[in-house]
Amino acid sequence: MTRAAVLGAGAWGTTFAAVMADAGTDVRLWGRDAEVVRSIRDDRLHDRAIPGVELPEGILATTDIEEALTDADIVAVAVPAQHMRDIVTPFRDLVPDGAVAVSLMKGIELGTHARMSEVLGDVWGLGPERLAVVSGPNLAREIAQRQPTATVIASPDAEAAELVAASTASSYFRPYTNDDLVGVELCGAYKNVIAVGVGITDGLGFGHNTTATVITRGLAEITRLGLAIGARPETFSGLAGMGDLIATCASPLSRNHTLGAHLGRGRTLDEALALTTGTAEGVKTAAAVQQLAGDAEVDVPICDGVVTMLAGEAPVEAVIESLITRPRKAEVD
Ligand SMILES: NC(=O)c1ccc[n+]([C@@H]2O[C@H](COP(=O)([O-])OP(=O)(O)OC[C@H]3O[C@@H](n4cnc5c(N)ncnc54)[C@H](O)[C@@H]3O)[C@@H](O)[C@H]2O)c1
Ligand SMILES: O=P(O)(O)OC[C@H](O)CO
Repeated sequence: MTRAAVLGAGAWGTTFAAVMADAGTDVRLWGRDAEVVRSIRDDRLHDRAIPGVELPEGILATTDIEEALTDADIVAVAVPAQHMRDIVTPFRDLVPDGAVAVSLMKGIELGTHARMSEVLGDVWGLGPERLAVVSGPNLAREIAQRQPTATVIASPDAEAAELVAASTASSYFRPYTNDDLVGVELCGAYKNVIAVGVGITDGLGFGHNTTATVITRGLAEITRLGLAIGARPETFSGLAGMGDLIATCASPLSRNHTLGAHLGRGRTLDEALALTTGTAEGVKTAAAVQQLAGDAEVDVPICDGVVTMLAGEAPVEAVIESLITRPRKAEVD
């Protein structure tokens, strides 16, 4: 039986542990908060992150990192992207030889503009054959309720991707494998930036034409940057690309969309953060994507606009008007 450790007992780490338990995987979930861990273990509930959802039997929740990691074949990580390096660095010597490290996160590190799998590889000294990511239209609360969902398991190593796929597949969760780690990971991080943008236009009261415009032109700039850093074109129209943009930009469950909507209704960033439960990765990732695009010399106007609006450097209406009135060009360039 495959044994997995999931590090991070927030909405997604807990839900992913439930997915693995339902798939018949022996899963240990590590969290830092003793009361949350007790509630998952004894009551099969995590009411703060996924209220009202009864978790499956078979998740061994613990605050003891050694207990979580011992003999793990898979180590999946779901903590806030900007803190991940500091959180997981001390665990390096406890990660079993041969285990596959899986990033469940959707963010780009500020400063280094590294993808999360790159950070894991760096801090734990792992080669690409031991790295994978999970990304797709995966709103935690819907999956925790066992609503049918597909996802992408990306790794340059087919065996690693298949190991993770087999340890998650169930009657409601369908993983597809993909060898485009760069593209899948960029899509997951960047869609959060676009979802903040769509949230802002929703908050301003604009309708579906505006939403569709931001999503579609957002996908165009995700694709442009992805191709410049070595991603495969097909990835962007798949589950991790268009699929996750649709889910995140359309759903009130999305923290990034929710935060953007508060900004569009005139709240400051601090107010919007306080009103949004859980981690809205797009806030920091917007600046990290902008850095990455700058290095790659790729034009990312929506991301630039989101960075400006998050910083409160111009009124949101003015930023949107400046995007719409940019010099005209061909749709495909
Ligand atoms: N929630 C979703 O629907 C979803 C789906 C797919 C991917 N993701 C991604 O998964 C990642 C985690 O998101 P989430 O929804 O679980 O966020 P969350 O805010 O619900 O949980 C984050 C968890 O990290 C823990 N944490 C923070 N600092 C820590 C520390 N120093 N040590 C130990 N634990 C610490 C928190 O206690 C919390 O349990 C993000 O990158 C997010 O984009 C989320
Ligand atoms: O709540 P969000 O905005 O972090 O989105 C959650 C998932 O990434 C959707 O796939």
